[in-house]
Amino acid sequence: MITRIRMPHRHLTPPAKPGPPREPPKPPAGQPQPVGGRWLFWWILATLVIVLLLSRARSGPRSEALSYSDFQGKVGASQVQTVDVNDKGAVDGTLKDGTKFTTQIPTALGTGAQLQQQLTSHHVQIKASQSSGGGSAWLSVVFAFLPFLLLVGFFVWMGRRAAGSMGGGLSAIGRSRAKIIEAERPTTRFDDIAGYDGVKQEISEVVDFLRNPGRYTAAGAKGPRGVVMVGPPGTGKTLFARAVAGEADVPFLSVTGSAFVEMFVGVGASRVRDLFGEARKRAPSIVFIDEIDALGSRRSGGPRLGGNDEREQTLNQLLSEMDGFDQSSGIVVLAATNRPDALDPALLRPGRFDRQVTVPLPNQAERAAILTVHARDKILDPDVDLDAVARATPGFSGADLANLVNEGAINAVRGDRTRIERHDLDAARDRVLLGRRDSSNALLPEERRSVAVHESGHALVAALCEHADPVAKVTILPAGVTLGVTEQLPEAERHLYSESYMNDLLAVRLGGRAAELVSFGEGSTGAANDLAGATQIATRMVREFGLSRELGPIGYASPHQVFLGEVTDEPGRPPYSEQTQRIVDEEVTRLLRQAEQRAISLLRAHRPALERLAGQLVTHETVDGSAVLDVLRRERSKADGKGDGHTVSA
Ligand SMILES: Nc1ncnc2c1ncn2[C@@H]1O[C@H](COP(=O)(O)OP(=O)(O)OP(=O)(O)O)[C@@H](O)[C@H]1O
Ligand SMILES: [Zn+2]
Repeated sequence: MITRIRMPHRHLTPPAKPGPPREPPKPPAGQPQPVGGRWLFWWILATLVIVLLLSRARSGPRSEALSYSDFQGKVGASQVQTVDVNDKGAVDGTLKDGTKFTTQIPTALGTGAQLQQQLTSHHVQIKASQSSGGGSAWLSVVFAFLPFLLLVGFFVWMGRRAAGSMGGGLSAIGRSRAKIIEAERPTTRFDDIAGYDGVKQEISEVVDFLRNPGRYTAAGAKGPRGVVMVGPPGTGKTLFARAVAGEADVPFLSVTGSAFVEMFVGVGASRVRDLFGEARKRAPSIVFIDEIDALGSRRSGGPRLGGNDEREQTLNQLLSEMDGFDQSSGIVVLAATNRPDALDPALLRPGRFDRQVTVPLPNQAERAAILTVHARDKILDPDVDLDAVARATPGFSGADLANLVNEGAINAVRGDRTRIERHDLDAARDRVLLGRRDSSNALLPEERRSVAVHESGHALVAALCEHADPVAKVTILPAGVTLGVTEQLPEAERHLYSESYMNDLLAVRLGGRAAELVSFGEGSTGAANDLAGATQIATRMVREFGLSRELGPIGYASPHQVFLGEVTDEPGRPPYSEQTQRIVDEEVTRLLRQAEQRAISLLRAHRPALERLAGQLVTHETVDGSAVLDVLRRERSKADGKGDGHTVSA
């Protein structure tokens, strides 16, 4: 493989392509419209207006606060027009020049009678009123509660938003309790799932239990409560859950783990409660929680939005719901994850998700079966060989295979056909495998030549190494970050690799760079990925597999726990001395140098074949494995003067 990298001096400022005008995402039809944004806006606006009006009403026009002595002075000077005195002695008044004023009569001094006399003698109009009467009391209550109202409004809004993010038929929960959740009754059956007989058998116990929970209670047996299905994405875990519900003919309530994890403490827990409330109403039933790791991950998971409190509360609620099942109720919780290592151990305790079912990537026979299932309703050309497709798709998940058949059908439609032909599936496979071809990133002519030489190097070394997997295809069509790919396919699926296989693997990996060295006298940045891969293989050979003379039969667990393709860093010191580390480093270097040397000498010895194959790639862009063998055969027949044409080992 050869990959592109971006050096800082190129594409300093990538031209910003104006994307297609984005339409605002439309809410899916049938689902209640998330009215969040506008709702909040009006709420805030209305509140602000009310606050403004109230504060004006309260303070009224500007008025001057006078001391009692000043007030008396003004009365004495006949400047006061009216006073409004309440029973607590608070005075609102008007001066003759129209100015409003307030003051407080010191009632404690018993000034009432004297003041009244003074006022009447100066012809001041007197009014009396009740203190903090109706209107203003109401106002203060409103004022006291305003912040609270605002908050309530905000929470209601968040709640609506959150409810909107919940999946499927459950979107009703949390939005309005009056709205009844539509529990699904899937029609999926085990027959719709190809292969995986082992998984079907393991999980059929759940079906059995759901069909007849009473039988278990009668025998005093505890039925299954929780089953967690573990496997890479797209392997049909959701499909299995639906099939269990379909086979047992019970309602299916499904939700995604991440829908429980919200910003506010308590929201998730109440959703769990609602979910199980619904499940109990419909029991026997199945609750399916996809991506359970989102809510059930180890509590040491580090802080995240909203803190860990929320997730912990949600998780605890889930645990207590599961603990609280009445055995006869007949609710089974199925969960799916592709990161079982991340699950909180509390989830896996007896009585909870105490059963784990592994749903691996399909093997070759299963791939063929899955392809057949998805080709059921399509017309295939007689020369389509699904077994061959299955052989050419190692590492494909069920979802990938379903996608492949569909892409094939789309290709047929493009060709104005209803019948899917072999090349439709080939093209579909390349698309699924390599992503969409990227024609806008066309290579410069000299780059094409480099890529062609590089890939020819991989291909020839692979063809020349006895233990390497045969070459299926070589291409210099760029796709994503890869500029070219040499693809090898094992004759049969391997489960065990010999030392010679590993060494050949290294030579093939380094063959691309070796070809650059042989052909141009220098390497390039394109080999970075190859080098990293080769180094990783060599390191594992030395550290884990005991495949080095110097270190001997010692195996250390991988410092990276590679699980289902996900690499998690495990901090800490390596479990061996610096001395050992030095030997590991030396041995890794030795293996790599040795492999590179082998690749270089192979390619030097077959220089004409290298140039010819590279030339073919430049013209045809893609050649298949037989073309590689042809090139070698022709080279040999030229050298010998006769072609034996069958074996091409060096
Ligand atoms: N064994 C199978 N037989 C037939 N179809 C399959 C099989 N496995 C997967 N598929 C197809 O792949 C699709 C996706 O599978 P599904 O969504 O169940 O995978 P998943 O494991 O739940 O994925 P994720 O982990 O991404 O949620 C299915 O709808 C089905 O079309
Ligand atoms: Zn390469």
